[in-house]
Amino acid sequence: MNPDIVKERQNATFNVEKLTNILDGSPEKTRRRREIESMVLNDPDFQEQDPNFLSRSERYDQAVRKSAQMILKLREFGISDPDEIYYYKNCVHPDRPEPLDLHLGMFLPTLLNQATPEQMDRFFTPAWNLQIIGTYAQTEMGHGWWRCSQRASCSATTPTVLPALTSEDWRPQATFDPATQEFVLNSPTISSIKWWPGGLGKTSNHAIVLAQLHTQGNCHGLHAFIVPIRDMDTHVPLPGIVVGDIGPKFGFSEVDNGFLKLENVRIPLDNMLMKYAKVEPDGTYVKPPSAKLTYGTMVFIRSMIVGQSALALAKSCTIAIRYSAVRHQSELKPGEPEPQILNFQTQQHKLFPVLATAYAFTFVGQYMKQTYNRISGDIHEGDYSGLPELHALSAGLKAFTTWAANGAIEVCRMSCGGHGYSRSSALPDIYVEFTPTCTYEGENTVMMLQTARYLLKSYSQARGGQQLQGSVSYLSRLQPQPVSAGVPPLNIQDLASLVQVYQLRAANLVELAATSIQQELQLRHSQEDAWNSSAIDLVRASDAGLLSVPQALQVSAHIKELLIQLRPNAVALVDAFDLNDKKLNSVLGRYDGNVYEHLFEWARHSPLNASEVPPALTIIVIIKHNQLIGSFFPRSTSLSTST
Ligand SMILES: CCCCCCCC/C=C\CCCCCCCCCCCCCCCC(=O)SCCNC(=O)CCNC(=O)[C@H](O)C(C)(C)COP(=O)(O)OP(=O)(O)OC[C@H]1O[C@@H](n2cnc3c(N)ncnc32)[C@H](O)[C@@H]1OP(=O)(O)O
Ligand SMILES: Cc1cc2nc3c(=O)[nH]c(=O)nc-3n(C[C@H](O)[C@H](O)[C@H](O)COP(=O)(O)OP(=O)(O)OC[C@H]3O[C@@H](n4cnc5c(N)ncnc54)[C@H](O)[C@@H]3O)c2cc1C
Repeated sequence: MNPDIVKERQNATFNVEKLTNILDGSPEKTRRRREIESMVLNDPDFQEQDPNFLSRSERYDQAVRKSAQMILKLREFGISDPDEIYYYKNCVHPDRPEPLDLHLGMFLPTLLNQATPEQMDRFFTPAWNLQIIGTYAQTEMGHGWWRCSQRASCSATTPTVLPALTSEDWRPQATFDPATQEFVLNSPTISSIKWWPGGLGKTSNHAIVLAQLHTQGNCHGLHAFIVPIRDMDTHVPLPGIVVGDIGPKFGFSEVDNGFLKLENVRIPLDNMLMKYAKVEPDGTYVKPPSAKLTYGTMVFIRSMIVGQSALALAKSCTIAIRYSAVRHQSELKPGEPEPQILNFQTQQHKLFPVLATAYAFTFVGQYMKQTYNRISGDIHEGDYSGLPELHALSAGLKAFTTWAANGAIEVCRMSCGGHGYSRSSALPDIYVEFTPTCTYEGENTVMMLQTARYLLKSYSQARGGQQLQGSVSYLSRLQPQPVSAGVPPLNIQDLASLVQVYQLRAANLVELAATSIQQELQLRHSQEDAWNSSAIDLVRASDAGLLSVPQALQVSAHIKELLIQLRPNAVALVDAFDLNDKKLNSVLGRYDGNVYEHLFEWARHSPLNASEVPPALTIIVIIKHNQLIGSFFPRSTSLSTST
């Protein structure tokens, strides 16, 4: 054990295990988490080659092998609780998305939420047993955006005359044919090819495809269809299905994100997910109680991503803080030993706010999950009243937490200096695997605008005298104040006072956006144009002049004081996240702090070190020995004179 890190733990002033129990929810939950962890981490079937040293195809193959093992083991150990599956999965594929993610995270939940009992038997049971492997195909090459409700522009016919149609018509279509009781699915244009779905490229044999429903000459907007895409025995693509992998990406190397072009693909009537919307055998369309229910799985994953932001931060700051405790640089005072870099105030100022955010997001993630479970329970019982708040909360928190975490991971990486750039630190991987959360499940700006839409509606209800409940109740309580009204009193030591100032700031920002829309409306005469011209106000949380200069100075002094208070407990606070070394997989973030010897050992595994003279270099050796030169260049231009 590195002596610096031992000293850090000796100096801690609280019981780490107790804090771990609080983070997990209870001592029993900690025990069970560790039990699952050791099932995976000590299982030889899950041993792997370091993916850093593998090609993309090898990474995919290794991930598929481990995922298949995972399914067998989950069955063997009888693990069926979604939380436990999720945890098990995260130990099998630490930090890395994998080919079955969409099957587990979106295909199965969409069936649970939108399939009829008959469809549950036909699809969910075989999918649970992994006979059916599914994905969720919403995004197209030309559009990530869909409308959840029917629009006048949605054409009933296959587009032939361009000017009469809008972009809505150039989307995948599912047209009901009553003669055969089938839907006919088509991708009418290149841009309507499904693009991005995880596991689509090679792994899945079914896809939930989102397409425009056409029946009896009418278009009814976006609906979900279960489309078999590969033969269940041979895994060969079925007729009319053009499918494949979209190629290498920034990260997601283990995942076969794919494309799907539908060419007159016929599926039976009862392959449309019909728990809510229905099509009768004669083609009659039965409306769902809410068109927004089609988007339920996205709300589920958005809620889950909030917790993923916390985990990414916990990992990143564990690595950076442990490393900063064992790394020494630059004498502070001449002649004295070099200090741990964690003693530099600037290093603390980079890392301690990340640590605090990791804790805050952990609790926000738990709150988001509870809220999702409560409101989706109500929806299951037929009460849809909580849906707008759930949508606004999950969209806004997904965007806010992923943006914050995305920046903070980079702060952690850079705070490790050069070694943070090495893949051995794990920080580059954490970043590339996490950063698409800002984009997928709804691009963050678009999600913020959805939340803003809800806030503006709530604001106008509050101004109309309604007493609002839940997360927007502050809009009823607080009167937004113009900047000229002065600075509100603030006690920065008092959390309640801080919350009140945040609420006032939020109310002011909503008011600002509402005013901007009203002003733009006078100029532009269209609600949509006024909305777009106010979009920056809607999204950006500006400073709003809420703190006076003396208050801002007070905050700054208080932050410095807090850095000093936190310093002795920094390592213990990251230890409390209880991230097992094998799961963290970072040379810099090792629990024992023995960084340098392991950094050296890791480098020796680099494939470039497999031979002392890599084959490509033999050409240089030959050139050096002047053997080739003569055949390509006249003697007078020879490059080498040394031999
Ligand atoms: C569920 C139970 C779970 C049990 C599971 C059991 C089995 C599993 C076992 C274990 C689980 C193990 C887990 C494994 C974990 C795996 C990890 C998973 C990793 C996942 C990797 C993810 C990869 C990414 C996948 C994707 O990206 S899928 C594609 C996502 N695409 C999007 O998000 C597109 C974003 N676009 C939109 O959402 C919409 O286009 C839009 C932007 C909202 C615009 O839509 P529209 O034009 O219709 O909107 P408006 O006109 O603006 O609005 C109309 C009104 O509707 C409201 N609205 C919009 N959306 C919603 C919604 N979702 N809900 C409610 N209301 C909504 C909107 O506010 C408007 O309201 P109004 O009142 O103002 O009219
Ligand atoms: C790693 C990864 C995995 C994915 N997996 C899946 C999957 O399994 N299944 C699936 O269906 N999809 C998947 N996707 C696709 C993903 O859901 C979309 O990329 C995402 O919804 C964003 O849509 P887009 O790419 O069309 O972005 P765009 O909407 O084109 O966004 C581009 C820019 O335009 C801006 N913009 C767009 N609309 C507006 C607006 N109304 N107002 C203001 N600004 C706007 C955005 O803010 C952004 O800056 C995946 C994507 C990635 C990166």
